[in-house]
Amino acid sequence: MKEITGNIAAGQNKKIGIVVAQFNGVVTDRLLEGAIGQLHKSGVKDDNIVVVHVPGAFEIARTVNCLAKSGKVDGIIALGAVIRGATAHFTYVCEGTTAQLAAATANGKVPVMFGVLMTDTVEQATDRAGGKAGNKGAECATDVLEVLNLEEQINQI
Ligand SMILES: Nc1c(NC[C@H](O)[C@H](O)[C@H](O)CO)[nH]c(=O)[nH]c1=O
Ligand SMILES: CC(=O)[C@@H](O)COP(=O)(O)O
Repeated sequence: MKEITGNIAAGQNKKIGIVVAQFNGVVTDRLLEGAIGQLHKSGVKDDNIVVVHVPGAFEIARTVNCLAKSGKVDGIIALGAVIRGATAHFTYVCEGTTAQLAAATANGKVPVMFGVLMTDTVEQATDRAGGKAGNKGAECATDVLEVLNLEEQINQI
């Protein structure tokens, strides 16, 4: 029986794209810092990281698809912070963004990590952007390297 688990430490030569929403930038800046810092810790060279800033979460998927089709990156991290307001807009931004990114990672050329926070309060978001609940950006950094390595192993079966 062959069992495959991705090796995060094998990220030295990987090219990673990060698409980050500017909306709620106080939170998304922290997510970005976490992602970049973890990529560096995992051996990804700074020259092999490209960061694309988009207006809001709803714009992330289109840019992810554009970056994936470019062939310039091996994997992508999508970062954002959608925080509930007074109207139904939250629901539709979350639903649309989630559906589009799920399709992008399932059907696209490269794996896409879902680092878009969707919270009821600012506190919940800050807790997950370097606070007491960790940093979703850093989590996505290790996740993308793990997925890339396991897919390499699959291709060598
Ligand atoms: N309310 C939030 C938004 N709203 C903006 C949308 O994402 C989009 O940019 C706009 O509707 C134009 O298409 N975006 C977030 O990232 N976070 C929010 O809390
Ligand atoms: C997630 C949103 O779009 C939301 O922050 C917008 O706030 P509101 O629903 O009060 O317009």
